[in-house]
Amino acid sequence: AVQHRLWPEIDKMVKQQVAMARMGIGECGTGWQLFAEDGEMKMYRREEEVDGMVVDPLKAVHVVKGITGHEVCHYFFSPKYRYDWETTLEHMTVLETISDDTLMFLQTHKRIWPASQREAVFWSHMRKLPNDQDRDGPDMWTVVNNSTEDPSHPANVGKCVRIYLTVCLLCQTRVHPPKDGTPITRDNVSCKITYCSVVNPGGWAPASVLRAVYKREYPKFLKRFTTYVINQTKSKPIMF
Ligand SMILES: CCCc1ccc(-c2ccc(S(=O)(=O)CCO)cc2)cc1[C@H]1C[C@H]1c1ccccn1
Repeated sequence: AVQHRLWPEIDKMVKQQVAMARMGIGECGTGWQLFAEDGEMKMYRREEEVDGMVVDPLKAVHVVKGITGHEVCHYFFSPKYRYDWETTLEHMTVLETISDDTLMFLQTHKRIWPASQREAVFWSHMRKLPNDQDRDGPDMWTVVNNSTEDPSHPANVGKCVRIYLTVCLLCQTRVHPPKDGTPITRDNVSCKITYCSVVNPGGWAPASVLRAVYKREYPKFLKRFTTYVINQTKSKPIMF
């Protein structure tokens, strides 16, 4: 099949983002602050500014029982579920179906007073990764979202300020087979989730407002999303 024009960028970005997501917080360089904790979920951020704008990188690690990495990535990637769990979303359009595991999105997010409303244009790619550490261990799954230009949707033409985001959701399934050799149930699976994101707000917004919004929104977002996946999958066969 003919390669899509974005494929080289997507492949490079996915490999780069997964390598970074797999590094522990300690290896990721200094300056990570733990700013939210809720049970197994730990959320870290680094305070960084570009041209006076807050672009604080975020890294969250979470372990969720009863779901697999494939299921987490499936519900994160598929547009048909997004309005169910993404509370800050105002509108979402699939601009292009690049392949069955790669889409291009236009999203507008609810306005955060006093900043102006934001929108994002990004490609989203879902991929199963070989578990190169433990060959017979379960595979890893990832979704990477990365802002891109779309000639038919130029930035900052309408009322929305265009943000620039790079997001990596990396999931590692863990299976604890029952001792008595009975079939594996959801009680025997869990998923280690690493969520990394860098959002450049695109236009000026007060640092104090942005940091307060990130502090409030990211823990809520990850908690709500993982709870959504648990509820969507509990009565369905396990998707490995
Ligand atoms: C000024 C920037 C406002 C703002 C715009 C957008 C986003 C955002 C976009 C995409 C994704 S995602 O993980 O790719 C899931 C698909 O939607 C997460 C977050 C975050 C913020 C900031 C407000 C923060 C926030 C954090 C988490 C969830 C929602 N909002």
